Formats: sequence, C-alpha cells, structure tokens
Amino acid sequence: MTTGTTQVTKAAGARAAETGQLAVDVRGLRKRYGPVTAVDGIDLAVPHGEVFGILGPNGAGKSTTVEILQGHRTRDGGEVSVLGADPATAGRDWRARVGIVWQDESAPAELTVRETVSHFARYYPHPRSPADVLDLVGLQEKADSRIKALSGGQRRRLDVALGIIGDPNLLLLDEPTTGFDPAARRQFWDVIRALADEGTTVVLTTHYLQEAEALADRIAVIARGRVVAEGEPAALRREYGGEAVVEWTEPDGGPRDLRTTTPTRTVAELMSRFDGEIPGLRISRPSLEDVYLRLTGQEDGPKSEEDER
Ligand SMILES: Nc1ncnc2c1ncn2[C@@H]1O[C@H](COP(=O)(O)OP(=O)(O)OP(=O)(O)O)[C@@H](O)[C@H]1O
Repeated sequence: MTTGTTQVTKAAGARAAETGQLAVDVRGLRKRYGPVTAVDGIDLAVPHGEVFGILGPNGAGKSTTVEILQGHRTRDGGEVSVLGADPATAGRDWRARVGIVWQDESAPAELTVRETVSHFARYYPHPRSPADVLDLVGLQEKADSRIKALSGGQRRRLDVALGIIGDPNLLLLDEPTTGFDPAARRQFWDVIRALADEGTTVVLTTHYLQEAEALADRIAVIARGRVVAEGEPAALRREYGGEAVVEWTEPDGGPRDLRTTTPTRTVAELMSRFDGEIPGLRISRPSLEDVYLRLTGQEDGPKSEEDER
C-alpha cells in the first residue's frame, strides 16, 4: 500500500526519469587512504527505478563508494551526482530523499518497534505512515515488541524500516545481509523487491554473487577500485562466459569433451554419428560465479550462503 506522499515523490522520480536524469551519476571517482588507492576511477550510471548491485570481493572499494554517495566520505577526484545534487554539499532536503540503512542503528532498546519508527518519522518532512512501513518490512506482528527482544534478522528489518520511513527516492545499502542466515537473507530480499516494485531506486553493495543476481537489474563488478564489468546478470554471463563444454562417451567407452561457442552444432554432428541417444551427453556453460571469479581474480572464490551455515 502506498501513501499519497509516496505517489507524489515517486511521480517526481518518474518525471526525472522522463527527462533522462539519472538517480546516480558517477564519473571518474577516486579515493585514496594514504598510500592505499581504494577507488581508482569508477563510473556508475543508475537510472531511476533500478535496483543496482555493486558486487566485489573484500577490499574492492564498495563501502568507500557508497559512503561517498551517501555524503559521509569525501572524495579525491571525479564527479558525483545523486538525485541531481553533489552529496558533498547537498542540504537537508536532499538528505530527506536519500534513505540510508545504518548497521546497528542506535535506537533505544527499551522503545517498542512502533514507537521507534514513529519517532524517526518526525525527522522527515513527508514521512510514510509507520504502519505501512512495518507492513512492508514484515514487522507488523512485532510492532509492540521492545527492540531488545528482536532477533538479529528482525533488528535488520527495523534498520531498513528506519531507512525508508522518510519515503526516500533512493535507498543506499552497504552489505545489508552480511551475517544473515539463508532464511533471513531471503526475507530481506523480499523487502527490497517490494520497495523496487513501488519505484524506489536501490543501490546496494554485496560480496554475495547470489544476492546480486537475485536482486539487481544490473550489476557493476568491482575489483581493486575499478569497475571490471557491468550489465544485467544474464548479459554478463553471455558476454564473459565464453565457451560451452559438450561432453559425451564414444562407443568404445572413451569419455570426450569439446569446448565450443557453437554447442548446438556439435550436438547435431554427434546426432548424425550416433544411432539414437548420445551416451553421456552433457552440455555445461560457465556459471555467473565462474565469470565473477575470473573478473575479480579471486583464488578462493566468493562467499556463498553455504559458507555461513
Ligand atoms: N578509513 C580507512 N583508512 C584507511 N584505509 C581504508 C579505510 N577504509 C577503507 N580502507 C581501505 O580501502 C580499501 C577499500 O576498502 P572498502 O571498505 O571500500 O572496500 P569494500 O569493498 O567495501 O570491502 P569489504 O567488503 O571488506 O567491506 C581497502 O584496502 C581498505 O583496507
């Protein structure tokens, strides 16, 4: 359910989209910490209404990038426009339109969930209704629970509730599900999808490939402070996936495999050679995980949900 205010601000987002203005427009972003180059010339273009994933291994420069978008970190170079303003100098009105999900929001443990959300709503000129927000994040049944009694996953959903109570046009999330168990992670994804369905632009960082693939319309893969690939998950797989592998078993029992960009032709040739079923036929394509590992040059691979069980 959306409030009247939500419709008005989302309509403003749609108008910006019509005029071709991007929600996030970053060009040549650079940031150093002493001798360490954390961000080394990043470009990002996120249209209104998109869920955009910044994916990369530890230390790639994701948090630094998002903190600059939030206006919480200075940059050394490049141009940054977020909802049409430079975060380094944007004022209060801009802050009210950008939702930030803090980790470990310092909400008073003795307050109830409803009291906390209602309290934070007062900071914003056009807040959403606290009841709608609790509904959206799936905390309506916990509305009268004290914060100290929430589970970790519920606590994180409260953090999201506080990030969206001001009815932002853009939500910026830095590694929102780190430390979640698989069930909590899936519930959290549902919350993000619900926001996206309402038209909220979402930029989130993650080092979980599966999370980026599940949520993002487009992904920027970053490594060592640079964007190494960008596009829709399926397009990335197509573009960087390379060849398919066709495997089969010869009549003498010998296993065979062939790397090819035309697996259909290979199978057609095999069909003309074999009478009936081709023994042991298997066609595999590189997964997005294979692509990600190659792009980021990781030896030990990205984290998966399984690692955290
Ligand atoms: N305040 C800081 N002072 C000095 N170096 C920093 C600081 N913050 C980050 N760095 C360094 O900058 C690089 C990028 O860090 P950043 O936190 O942006 O990466 P990240 O992709 O978010 O990593 P993670 O997934 O581990 O959070 C790393 O080498 C990191 O050690």
